[in-house]
Amino acid sequence: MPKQIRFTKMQGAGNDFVVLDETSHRHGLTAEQYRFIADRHFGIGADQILTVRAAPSPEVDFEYLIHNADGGEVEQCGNGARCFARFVHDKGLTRKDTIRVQTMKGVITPQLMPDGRVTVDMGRPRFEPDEIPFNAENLHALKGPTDARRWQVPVDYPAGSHGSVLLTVVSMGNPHAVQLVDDVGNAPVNELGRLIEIHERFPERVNAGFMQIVSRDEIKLRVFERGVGETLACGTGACAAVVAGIHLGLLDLRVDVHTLGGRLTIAWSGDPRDSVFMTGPATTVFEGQIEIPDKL
Ligand SMILES: N[C@H](CCC[C@H](N)C(=O)O)C(=O)O
Repeated sequence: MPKQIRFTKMQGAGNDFVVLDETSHRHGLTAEQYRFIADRHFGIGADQILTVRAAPSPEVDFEYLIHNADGGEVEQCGNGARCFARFVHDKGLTRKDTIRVQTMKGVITPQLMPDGRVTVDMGRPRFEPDEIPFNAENLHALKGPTDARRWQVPVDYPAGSHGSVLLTVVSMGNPHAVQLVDDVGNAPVNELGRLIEIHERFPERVNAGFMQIVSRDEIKLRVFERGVGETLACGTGACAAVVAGIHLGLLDLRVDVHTLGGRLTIAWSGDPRDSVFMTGPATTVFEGQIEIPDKL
């Protein structure tokens, strides 16, 4: 039986989402049906689908699930967290401005700010290979000025050539591999990003970030997202890039991140025990209803 589903289309710095309200009724969607919704020709079109559910425990206000455009469920989404907060507030599902929400990999806390932007406590970053996950066996790690490590990862290019990339691997709940580039405009985001995303050293695949340092408090960033491809912005990618830059001694503790879709601001103390804070926009674009076929 096809499902008639109401949805809200949103975007945060150009990273776009379909938001589904399952606080009172669950749609029971399959990975194929999430893929259909995200499809920019046969469905609505989105980088991710965000599903809002009632709190699973008294410690939080809501739960929210994240599915990439390829239909796979993932642990974390930074731009999505801001849009989630805007959605539950504007729909009257909460009167709180600071909202605790359970995601697959922990609790995050978005806060609606008076200027219309949203600040999210994204939790602490993790660097150990098994926390990414990343198979670092027999790899050479270059030590940075702190205990920062960059890993020289061999890559085989489609044209048959071989090379290696110097990656800082960081988990924000979801996996990120960040590399420094001189000019994001010329970075091989699609060719190399695709190779890194599915690299055998990342058993859960990975988001591939390309960071250009503009100054100690400003970077440009492009991200080839796991399960999507290049997006106009990646919130957890911005967190991972700034954390990598601070960890390597290249950035100050509050950084403006210029993405293709807009500006995000990331702050971190530099202490791995401390949370990363991300601030950015969250915009509702339109509301709608769609019929989801049951056979796809
Ligand atoms: N593609 C990511 C999930 C969405 C992250 C991104 N949209 C963000 O704003 O953090 C992953 O597979 O881990």
